[in-house]
Amino acid sequence: MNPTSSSYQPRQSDPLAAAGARAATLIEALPWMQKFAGETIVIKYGGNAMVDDELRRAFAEDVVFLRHVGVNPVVVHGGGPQINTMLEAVGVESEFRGGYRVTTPEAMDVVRMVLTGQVGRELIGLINSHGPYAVGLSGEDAALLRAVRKQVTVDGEDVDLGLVGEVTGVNPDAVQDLLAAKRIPVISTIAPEFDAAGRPTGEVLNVNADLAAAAVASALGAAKLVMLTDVEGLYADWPDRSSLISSLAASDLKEMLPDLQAGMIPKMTAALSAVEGGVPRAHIVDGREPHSMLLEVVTTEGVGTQVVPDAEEDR
Ligand SMILES: Nc1ncnc2c1ncn2[C@@H]1O[C@H](COP(=O)(O)OP(=O)(O)O)[C@@H](O)[C@H]1O
Ligand SMILES: CC(=O)N[C@@H](CCC(=O)OP(=O)(O)O)C(=O)O
Repeated sequence: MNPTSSSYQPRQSDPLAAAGARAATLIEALPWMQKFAGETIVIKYGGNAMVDDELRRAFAEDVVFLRHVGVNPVVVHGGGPQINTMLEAVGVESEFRGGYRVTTPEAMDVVRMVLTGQVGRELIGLINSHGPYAVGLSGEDAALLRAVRKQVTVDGEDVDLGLVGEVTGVNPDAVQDLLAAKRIPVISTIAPEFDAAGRPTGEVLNVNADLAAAAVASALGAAKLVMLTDVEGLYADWPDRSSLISSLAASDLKEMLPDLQAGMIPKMTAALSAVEGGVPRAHIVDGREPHSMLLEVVTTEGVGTQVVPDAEEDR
């Protein structure tokens, strides 16, 4: 199926034109609702896109809307700025290298507490103000995530990130159980560590939420990964605002990756790995715009930047 925009055009002279235009907005969504009914969509909600109450409420409405039109939304959330605030409050220093937080054992305690105990709980509360939908999961629950220590090289130098993980496995059983029960899983990205022999070490690791969302989306066979952030999408020539990319193929993104900076490194690596992992579309959308996520899923034009498999650059 290839949904196109609705052919319904209200006559402007008609006294009912205004009502017709409103109906056209709804009807535009119809083919997209049909396309995604019964499909899983993984939504990565970044900490920078949670900055005010109105945005958080709009996000919760969008997620519940999708659930009510038959989509299976799965929320994977970050919380970088919220972790920063708590680290400052308790006087623990942390820095980012190559887009990842260098995570000491003290910082790890804060990361786990803030993501699972604070940010996740707030999102669950907002979603559940509409009904009994959201259930929180950490990557630790039901062995959802497995990780090994992440290795990174920044400017040619190996950097020790401490307790930072790279997801090596996803057991989506618990998520699927929740989806079968029509619940909305809300996942925080803490992952148990496994050693080279595949045994749990007993430690938990801090995993970048974009990369965790991509791994979850691939494991679930999601139809889309949508990542909400604090920028309109990917800029070819950051920060030149005229260089926003609306669509790019996986191989073009691969070429761009070495030149990306800071938070865009894990985000675009995640988009690429989702598409390479079988997810047909990965999107970066501006979470500062209320309802940007819903507009991306149920309108024809879409918003932000999409990454598609090679030789498939039309939506
Ligand atoms: N090429 C680029 N295009 C868009 N944003 C970029 C680019 N390079 C760096 N950035 C920065 O990356 C930020 C998004 O990453 P990050 O702050 O980690 O997001 P989040 O917290 O939502 O995961 C943007 O706010 C922008 O400052
Ligand atoms: C290893 C690493 O950097 N982990 C991230 C996890 C949270 C996250 O990814 O949050 P955003 O999506 O809001 O950026 C961190 O500690 O900030």
